Amino acid sequence: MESAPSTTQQSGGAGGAGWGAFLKSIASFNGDLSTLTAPPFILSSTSLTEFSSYWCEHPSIFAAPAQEPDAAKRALLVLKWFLTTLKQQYASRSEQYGNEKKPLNPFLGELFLGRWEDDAGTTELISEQVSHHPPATAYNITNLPSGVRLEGYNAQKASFSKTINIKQIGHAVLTVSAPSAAEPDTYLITLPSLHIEGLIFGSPFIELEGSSYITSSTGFTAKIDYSGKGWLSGKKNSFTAVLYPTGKEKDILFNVSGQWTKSFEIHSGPAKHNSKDNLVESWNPLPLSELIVAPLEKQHPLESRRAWAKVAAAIAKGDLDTVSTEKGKIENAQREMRAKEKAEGRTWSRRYFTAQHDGADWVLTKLGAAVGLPENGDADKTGGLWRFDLAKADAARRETPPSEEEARKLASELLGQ
Ligand SMILES: CC(C)CCC[C@@H](C)[C@H]1CC[C@H]2[C@@H]3CC=C4C[C@@H](O)CC[C@]4(C)[C@H]3CC[C@]12C
Repeated sequence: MESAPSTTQQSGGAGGAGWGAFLKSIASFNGDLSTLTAPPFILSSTSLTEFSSYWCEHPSIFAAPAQEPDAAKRALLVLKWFLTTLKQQYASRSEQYGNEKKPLNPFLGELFLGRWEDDAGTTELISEQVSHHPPATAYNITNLPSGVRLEGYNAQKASFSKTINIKQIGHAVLTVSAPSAAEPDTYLITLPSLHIEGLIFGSPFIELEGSSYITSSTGFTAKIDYSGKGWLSGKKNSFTAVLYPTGKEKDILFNVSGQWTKSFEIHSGPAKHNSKDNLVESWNPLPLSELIVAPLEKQHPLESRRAWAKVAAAIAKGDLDTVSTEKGKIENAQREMRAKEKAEGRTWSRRYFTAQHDGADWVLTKLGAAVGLPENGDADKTGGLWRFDLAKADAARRETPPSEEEARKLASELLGQ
């Protein structure tokens, strides 16, 4: 007989049995997060390809740097935008559901497409699973009126020591064309490490740790230091950030401090001078702009929500048998597809992104060293150094959407549906 730990807090209400077993499986796991079998309340029906949208839930803040004539202030606006994305990226699931969840593990070629329509005009999102072993997601986000564009890719490397620790592999590149600047600015952005807290209480949530950087072609670098409860400030989700001319870390132009889930303050100069007088801005979270996603029947068969619809419905019902059969169909069809490709000597062609050859990426060659990124973009750990391919995107845009008949064929061949 199972004796469910009655003290375990259950945020999804799916019963207490299984959490202890889950903790045991974590303690001995091999680093591949997708192999963890989690209890129902921890299962999310959202795939990791959707997470790319967290980069832009305030399109007007994303686009703002394009309006700023001064290069140092532009770098500050980029830092501000980056900081405002953290709450969505790392705390939105636990705020919404009461605990972090285990997202769906995307299949190769999975797409998540959408756009925002608001004060900032139209902003387009393209997200694609560009690698399955190791799992890596690439994205491109463009604000059409300003031309501000973010592209990047990421993978995770997990390890277990006291809890689940995750190092993010990959980076993002932001391009900003300011009217006053001779050429567009390029910002190279690294991603913070994180770990899971609250595991033993059955209510996992994310804390960020270590440092991440943003360095620019205009000669500025921002360093962000993350800390949690029990560290310097004592509060969870804390950070301090400084912006300085690249290479002159002591020459602080601006400093930012606060909590990435709540509010933060930007001051000019180093933190020791902080007062009302050098306060530049106080940030408090703003309402989000809602991403518009096509209705399921209008989506391409490889679009995330359409492809996972049956799995998502089964998760919502708590019907784990159906979850596993429906997941299994996708996994088997994908395995067969890979075997077929191998036999025919071809590889899956990514719809929007192309892997670059070693040393071929000028952003990493020029800016990588300042933030500790290798010239190959860690391609060995992300299945390639992925860059948005405009020609492919144009071709995808011109393509006529598959007919009902073709869509059914694709779903059957690629997803086993
Ligand atoms: C909830 C626990 C018990 C299970 C572990 C789930 C793991 C797979 C989840 C929990 C939190 C998740 C991370 C949350 C936020 C981001 C930021 C996004 O830009 C890239 C993916 C990334 C980095 C996620 C990767 C997968 C992740 C690490």
